[in-house]
Amino acid sequence: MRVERTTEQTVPKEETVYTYDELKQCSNYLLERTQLRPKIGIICGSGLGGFADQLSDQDVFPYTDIPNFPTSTVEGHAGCMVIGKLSSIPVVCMKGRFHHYEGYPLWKCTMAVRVMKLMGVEKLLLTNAAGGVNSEYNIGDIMIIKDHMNFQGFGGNSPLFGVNDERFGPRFLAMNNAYDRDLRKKAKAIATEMKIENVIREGIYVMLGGPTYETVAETRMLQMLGVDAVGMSTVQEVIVARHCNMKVFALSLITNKCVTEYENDDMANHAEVIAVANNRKSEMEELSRRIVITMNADNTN
Ligand SMILES: O=P(O)(O)O[C@@H]1C[C@H](O)[C@@H](CO)O1
Ligand code: HPA
Repeated sequence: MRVERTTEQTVPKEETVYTYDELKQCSNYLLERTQLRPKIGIICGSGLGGFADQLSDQDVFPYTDIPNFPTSTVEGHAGCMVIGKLSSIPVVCMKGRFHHYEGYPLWKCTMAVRVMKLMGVEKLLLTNAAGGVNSEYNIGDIMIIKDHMNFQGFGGNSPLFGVNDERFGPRFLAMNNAYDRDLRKKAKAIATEMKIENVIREGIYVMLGGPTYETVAETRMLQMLGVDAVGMSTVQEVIVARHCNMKVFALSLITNKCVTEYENDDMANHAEVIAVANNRKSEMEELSRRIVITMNADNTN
């Protein structure tokens, strides 16, 4: 039996990674309750879940109803799986993701990626809210993620820890071209068509554990390392998606500029993150919609 962490309750010591059969139970639950067979999955970042509301012919599944599912506890992450059509294309959309800082181990944060794979998903679009580390970035910029730095991995933590199940993917995994080169190129062309190229960036994302935002010293270190944006998600989901051979594309919305001066009293806060996400909603949603159409037209794997 799986028990979620609450303030009164701790995760039992014997808790182990999900088995193939447990994840299959989740995918069967969803497939038995929808007529749609999505090949594209979407994970929405903080305040960006409104994208799911654009889907037609929706079947909505609260995480609390799906067997073995964790729950979303963060504001701006509604906590349901929405299966529907986006411009006639069947998609499955996580309206709310799981973060490590909520108390979930990385393998648990990423379980829905494997559930999507078992449903037949081949391509994954992810969005997140992130802080701008690159001093040239502005609030409201949209960064196409070119690559990431896996700080959890450096620290000896990975969603792929434990016995490897070859039905999902290989024990050892190459991570170059994790963020598909061709999709990134096409996304830039789409942004130009949309006339939003002035807010489009392409850069390096790093996920820190959170829930604290960065200190001045940490931001300066990230700048020295060549990081462009910092957040608290996405990297582990991308690792699991690549492990099961999904094609990946990801966008960071820059919701705040990370502070690099000790005299600067600007305080990062989640209300601002959600507000900026709300202001950039229409550009993020339209760009994402067009990328889904491009993903759908692409038959290579
Ligand atoms: O789920 P994402 O990565 O979009 O959420 C970011 C990181 C934290 O969860 C939160 C901080 O404001 O927003
Ligand atoms: N740091 C980490 N995560 C974030 C930030 C940030 O500045 N903004 C939104 N998510």
